[in-house]
Amino acid sequence: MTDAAFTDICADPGLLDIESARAQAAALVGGPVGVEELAFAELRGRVLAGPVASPTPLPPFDHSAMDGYAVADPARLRHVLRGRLAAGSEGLRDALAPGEAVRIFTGAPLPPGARAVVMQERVTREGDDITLRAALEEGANVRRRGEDVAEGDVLVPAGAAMDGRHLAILAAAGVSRALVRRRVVVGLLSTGDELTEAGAPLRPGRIYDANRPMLAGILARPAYDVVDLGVGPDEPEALTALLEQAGARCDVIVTSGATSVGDEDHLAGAVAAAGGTLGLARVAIKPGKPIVAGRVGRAALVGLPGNPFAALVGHMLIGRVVLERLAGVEARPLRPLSVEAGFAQKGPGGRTEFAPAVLDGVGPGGLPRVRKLGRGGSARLAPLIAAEGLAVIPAGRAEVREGDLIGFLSFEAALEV
Ligand SMILES: Nc1nc2c(c(=O)[nH]1)N[C@H]1C(S)=C(S)[C@@H](COP(=O)(O)OP(=O)(O)OC[C@H]3O[C@@H](n4cnc5c(N)ncnc54)[C@H](O)[C@@H]3O)O[C@H]1N2
Ligand code: MOO
Repeated sequence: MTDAAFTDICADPGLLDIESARAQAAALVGGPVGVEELAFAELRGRVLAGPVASPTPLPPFDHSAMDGYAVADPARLRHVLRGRLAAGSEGLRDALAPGEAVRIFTGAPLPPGARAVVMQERVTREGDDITLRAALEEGANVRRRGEDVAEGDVLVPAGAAMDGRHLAILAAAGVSRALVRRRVVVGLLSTGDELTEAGAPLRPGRIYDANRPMLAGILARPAYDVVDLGVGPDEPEALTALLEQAGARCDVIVTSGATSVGDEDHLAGAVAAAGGTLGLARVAIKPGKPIVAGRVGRAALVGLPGNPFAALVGHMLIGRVVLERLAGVEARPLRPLSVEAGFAQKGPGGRTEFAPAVLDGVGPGGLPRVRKLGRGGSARLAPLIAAEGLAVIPAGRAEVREGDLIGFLSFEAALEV
């Protein structure tokens, strides 16, 4: 699926298309949070504030890529053994002469004068006499100093959230400290008089809060410092006071509920009363349409819809842009995988539809096939449990037939950092 699929002009002129909403959400954030220097052991999951250049070439010295024999003359078949080098040894001081070989193991430094290594399976050895079955190419089975990374090369660029790959290259180059973005302080607030904390008894008409635990789980990452702001009531003054306090201590406040048009949906009014503004409201996505975003105090604000699946979709598509920009993460376009629909349905109208789904083999067109789970609905959580991601049905389609090209956003790709 191309990016163009996301910029479809939606039928409802009051709804923003997804790419415009993402751009507006990013624009609400002035820039990333400040920086701090951390020791290597603390870098996992943190976001680099600047590029890290290599203090050393990698590999740091020429060495053998195989267990075998290093030889001075690759064109020659017969050699006489002159020593032994294992990984970790300091190497030989005197250069090999033509006709000489050294027993060598993978990772051991190449002796001076050696021009190739032969694998031990390819030689016949009798005492100290080595005979190759065939001549070697110059440089065979030798890893050269700096062939992976030259001294001064950028090992990891700014904006990378460090996973095992980044830690491996930094460790290999002996980098012991790095400048990273400080943790983004994320305040999580649920709104609604019906909400009850997990563990407390449930009174009639009440439900347990699912959104705060969901978002806290998604944001339990080293780049974020999640602050639990609890449940805000459906009461304008109290909500205003909560937002004012949170706006002074958080980098971003993520709320859920109270975004829609009902008499009890007080978020927009409370944001205004707290001196804040909303710069984005109502996006052409299904579910998640009533999402809003803006600023309160020094914090950015993302107001997700109350229905849990709508809140999840709103976070994946829009909220995440705000959080990642604050975290200093390299901006990534939303790029669903191109897949074939393993189902048929009527089109989603003016809103791009997102539905819990799994990848299910390969379709007749040769692309992965996607199967929707459950019967949909923005309040349903059960289909998410078996889902691997979201089927993406672009706005404007009249219908979806089996085999049609649609999109798939994996949870793995859409929820990281
Ligand atoms: N007349 C209209 N009504 C609604 C519209 C509309 O356009 N016109 N939009 C609907 C859509 S779409 C959605 S989505 C919801 C969003 O509403 P709110 O963001 O105002 O959310 P609430 O009304 O507070 O709650 C909706 C629903 O979700 C439950 N909820 C809320 N928070 C939580 C939570 N933390 N954990 C679990 N469940 C939660 C809440 O009890 C409600 O059932 O509005 C539609 N209405
Ligand atoms: O946007 Mo609502 O999320 O359709 O249920």
